[in-house]
Amino acid sequence: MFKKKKKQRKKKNKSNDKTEPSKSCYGAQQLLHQHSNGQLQQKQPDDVSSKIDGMENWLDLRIPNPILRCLKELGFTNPTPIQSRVLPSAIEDKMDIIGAAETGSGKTLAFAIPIVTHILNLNADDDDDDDDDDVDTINNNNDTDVDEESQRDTLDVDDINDEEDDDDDEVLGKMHNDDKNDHHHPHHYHHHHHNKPMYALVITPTRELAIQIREHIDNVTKYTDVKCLAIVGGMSIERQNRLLKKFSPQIVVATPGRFWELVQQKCPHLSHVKDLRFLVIDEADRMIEKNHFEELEKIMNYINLNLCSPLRRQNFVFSATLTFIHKTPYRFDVGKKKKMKELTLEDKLASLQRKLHMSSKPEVVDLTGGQKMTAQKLTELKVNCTYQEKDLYLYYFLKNNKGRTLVFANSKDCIRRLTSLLAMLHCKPLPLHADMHQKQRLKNLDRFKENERGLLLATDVAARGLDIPNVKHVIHYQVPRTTENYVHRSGRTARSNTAGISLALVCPEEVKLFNGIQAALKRGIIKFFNEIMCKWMNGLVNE
Ligand SMILES: Nc1ncnc2c1ncn2[C@@H]1O[C@H](COP(=O)(O)OP(=O)(O)OP(=O)(O)O)[C@@H](O)[C@H]1O
Repeated sequence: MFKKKKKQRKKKNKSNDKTEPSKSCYGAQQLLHQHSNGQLQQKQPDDVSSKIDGMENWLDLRIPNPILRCLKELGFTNPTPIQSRVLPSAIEDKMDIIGAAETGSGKTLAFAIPIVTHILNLNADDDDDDDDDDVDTINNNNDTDVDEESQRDTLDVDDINDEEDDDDDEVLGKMHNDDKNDHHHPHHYHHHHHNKPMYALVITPTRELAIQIREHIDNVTKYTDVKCLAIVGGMSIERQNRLLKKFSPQIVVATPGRFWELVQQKCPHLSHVKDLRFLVIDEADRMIEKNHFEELEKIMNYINLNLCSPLRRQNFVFSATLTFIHKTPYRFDVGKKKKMKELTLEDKLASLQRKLHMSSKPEVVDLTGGQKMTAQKLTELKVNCTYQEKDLYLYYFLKNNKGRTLVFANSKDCIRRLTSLLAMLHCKPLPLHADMHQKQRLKNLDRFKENERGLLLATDVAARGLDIPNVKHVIHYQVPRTTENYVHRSGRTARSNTAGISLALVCPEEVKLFNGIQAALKRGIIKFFNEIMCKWMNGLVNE
């Protein structure tokens, strides 16, 4: 009885911890626990990131060693600028973050590292609580609590003889191999096996992006027991429900529609969402646009049913175009008429905060330098041509530029037509659009990643966030409808400080739209490319 009260007091204290900046980002308990597993030599929180050779540049960011070890293996010896700016406020001060930085600049780990750090901390506290619980159990065998109930669920599910294809699960999360992995990682950080609550939710606009973020998070949790699962539409909801029950992932990365469906089905693990500690809205400017926002709003209202929820939740809101202000008809204010009024940055951020029910004053980290949101090493080109000539220019470009290429168009029909055409021309195109089966979408993306000369033809479903190494060229077969889409499409190349080319094919009907994009970006970026094309075409004619 006494122990129970102590536990309640502890929980109450924890519920307020969001408002109090944490001095120790990685609790002493955690360090002691690791030490007892022979993993860390040091016990002082101040030494948290001091003992891994070559990782000195992360030293002041107070990152736990299990994460640092992963970063070292990834070859990430320096934090990127957005990471350097976000991590101290997010880890040390537990502040809400609104982050904007160019495409491909490492925003994913800027939220993933703080979240995993805090969860390690919470787990260490929980283990402390569990030690108390063990005593409780010995003293009072009739004391059935919620944890036990969910433990029973897990056992039931474990007993199911699962004969379905495991590949789907692999895409959503690695934890179904958890037991095997434990044996293979000598440094794996062990906890007692029991259900953990869902502490973090990452919401993204597309399924592929959710899966990719899950992979990036897995990359930094390898030596911890923090589990992450992707929950996306287009794949079996029953299996996702079962995986959630079975593995109780502490981090869930989800597309809003499927997440809401599972909440409505009363998936037990997702009931934790009302006690959520960390919420990430990735590609936030897209997420609060019409269509997406309707589902996001339902999720937000549900989360906030628990009035304490906004208080103890740390929010992360990211995009390359988040702080971008321009004068075109503005799609930001959902449900209202399009208006030409130019918002200030403050207006935009205030609206965002309101929509996302962010409680505290966030730290705004804007590294987009006013206007340039695309990567520094991106070369932007355009060709003026008729609509009919686009196929010719596209084919020319593909024949003369061998690297991995991503072609964007505005409609699925256009992608279908281009796929047939380029297949006939032996260019081996891989389509990607929303009408395709999810399995095929993922397969095509994988094939594209594997082939240095791969050619992906996609709608804007692939415009945001996808981190495919070494995409040399992005071609806008049609001019995108918004400046943001231009920035995100172009951002699929020239990532992580590499060089890349973005080429726009602009027909007379699109000139106005394209000029609008150039004006909004406030740069005379686009060099003419026609001359080279003309030479080549003359060459063709003369051959
Ligand atoms: N500290 C680091 N050092 C080197 N590479 C890093 C570092 N952090 C992240 N990366 C790598 O940089 C690439 C781009 O990162 P990420 O996908 O997070 O970009 P992003 O800013 O979210 O881009 P976008 O705006 O297009 O979504 C990834 O391959 C990631 O693994």
